[in-house]
Amino acid sequence: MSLELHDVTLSYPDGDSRLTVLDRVTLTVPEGSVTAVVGPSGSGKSSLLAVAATLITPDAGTVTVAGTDTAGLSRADLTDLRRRAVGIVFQQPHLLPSLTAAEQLQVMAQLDGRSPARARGRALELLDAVGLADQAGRRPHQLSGGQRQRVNIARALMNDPTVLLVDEPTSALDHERGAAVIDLLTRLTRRQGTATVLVTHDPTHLGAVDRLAEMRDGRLSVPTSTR
Ligand SMILES: Nc1ncnc2c1ncn2[C@@H]1O[C@H](COP(=O)(O)OP(=O)(O)OP(=O)(O)O)[C@@H](O)[C@H]1O
Repeated sequence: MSLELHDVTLSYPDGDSRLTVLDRVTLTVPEGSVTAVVGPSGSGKSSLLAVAATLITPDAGTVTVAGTDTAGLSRADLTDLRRRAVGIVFQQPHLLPSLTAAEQLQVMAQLDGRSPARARGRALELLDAVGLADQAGRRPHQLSGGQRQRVNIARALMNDPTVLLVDEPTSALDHERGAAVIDLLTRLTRRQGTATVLVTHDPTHLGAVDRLAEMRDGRLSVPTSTR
C-alpha cells in the first residue's frame, strides 16, 4: 500500500476551543488505483490532502507514504520524501507564464538534479501521455483551460511519484472537459501505478474511479468499490 492514514486527527484553534477538521480518519490507497473523496465544502477534504502530502502534521494518528512512516521525520526528510514520492495537482494549474508546456515540466526534473536532456525526454513523453505532444512549445496563454490542467497533471508526474494527490481538478472546466480530465487521471494512475486520491465536491464524472469515500464533518466513510 502506497498511502496509509491510520486514525488521523487534526484540529485548528477556534476561539477558546479547537475545531476538529479530521476525526480519526483511516484510509488505505493501493498502488494503481484512484480513490475519490467527495463531501461538502468545509468537510475537511483539502485538510486530508495536506496531511497526506505531509504538508501538515496531524495531532494524532499515523501517515505512511511509500512505506515510510512520517512520524518524527525532520522537515528536511519530509521535504525529501515529498520530492521523491508525492505528486500534487492543485485546483488551479499555476503555470509560469513565460515557459512553454515542456519547460514547465523540465523545470521540475532539473530542480531534482536530472540532466536537461533526460528532463526534456521525460517531459515530452508525459505531454504525449496527456495528449499534448503537439502543444509542447506553447505557453500557458496559448492553451485552453483543459489543456493547462493536463500540463498541470503531467508536471505532477515528472518525479514519478508513488502517491498522487489531486484537489478539485475539474472546478475550472466545463462538464465535458472535466470528465476528460478524470478519465485521464484514471488512465495515468493505472499506467504509472500511483496511489491516487482525488478530492472533489462534484460527484459527477466519477464513473471511472476505483473507490469512493465520503467526508462529512471530518469523518471519512470507508471507501466502497465502484467496480
Ligand atoms: N489554517 C486553518 N485554520 C483554521 N481553520 C481552518 C484552517 N484551514 C481550514 N480550516 C477549517 O477547517 C475546515 C475544513 O477545511 P477544508 O479546507 O479541509 O475543507 P474542504 O472540504 O476542502 O472545503 P472546500 O470544498 O470548500 O475546499 C473548515 O471549517 C475550514 O474553515
